[in-house]
Amino acid sequence: MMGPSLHLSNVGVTVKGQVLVTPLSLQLEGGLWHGIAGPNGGGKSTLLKAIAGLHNHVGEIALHWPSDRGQIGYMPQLSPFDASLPVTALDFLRMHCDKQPVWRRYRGNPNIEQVIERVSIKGLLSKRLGTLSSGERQRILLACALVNKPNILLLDEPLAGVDKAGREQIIEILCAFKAEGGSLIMIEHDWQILQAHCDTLSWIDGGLQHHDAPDAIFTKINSLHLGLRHAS
Ligand SMILES: Nc1ncnc2c1ncn2[C@@H]1O[C@H](COP(=O)(O)OP(=O)(O)OP(=O)(O)O)[C@@H](O)[C@H]1O
Repeated sequence: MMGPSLHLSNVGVTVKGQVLVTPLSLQLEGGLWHGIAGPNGGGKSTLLKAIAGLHNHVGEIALHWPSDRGQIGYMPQLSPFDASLPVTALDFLRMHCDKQPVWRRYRGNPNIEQVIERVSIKGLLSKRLGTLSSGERQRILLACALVNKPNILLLDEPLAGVDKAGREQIIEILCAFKAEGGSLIMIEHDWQILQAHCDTLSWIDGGLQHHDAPDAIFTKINSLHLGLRHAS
């Protein structure tokens, strides 16, 4: 499995006349772990959704696959599920594999068994989605992103709401995904995680402000903040 590279040219998002992401161009190499960071409301999730094909955009988004076209795994930002929804974690996972409604016709899928093992979610499968804790929800969302054996993962704050042990487990899974050749694009706020694991970092604030190694951007942002503090 080799992950694709991603080329964005003049990609921007405008909703009802409001510019959420000003057009930006970016080349992200395959098989690497690319971080996206920036202030709240800066347009990171909007950009990731555009890359995932879930948001209208201008410009061109191109995935260059090393061989045959592979799969894309998308993990959305953590949000609550309706507790009254009669859907278990297992139903939800199955929905990601089967185009048919799961209650009409479910064909066994060996990928499901593998991902349940990989993300350690066996004990959660019969629980209703709305009753899961935030850390448990994240593991189900990660399982859904992984279940179709993607070559590229698009992750919107995969560690949000997860405790220390859970974070370590998720990071381990993502490291293994990269070691197998997969490409990762991950929104994350934690500098320690970005600096320890990401090969590149894109700083998004209404558009692309910086793109470099995480350490270089950390230094730039810090000196900018110190400069602002001295100036005030
Ligand atoms: N569909 C939409 N229609 C109108 N405005 C939107 C829409 N989606 C997002 N926005 C607005 O666009 C801005 C960017 O939102 P986005 O969620 O992309 O930011 P973000 O950088 O991911 O923020 P955070 O770090 O808080 O998750 C916000 O001001 C948000 O309210």
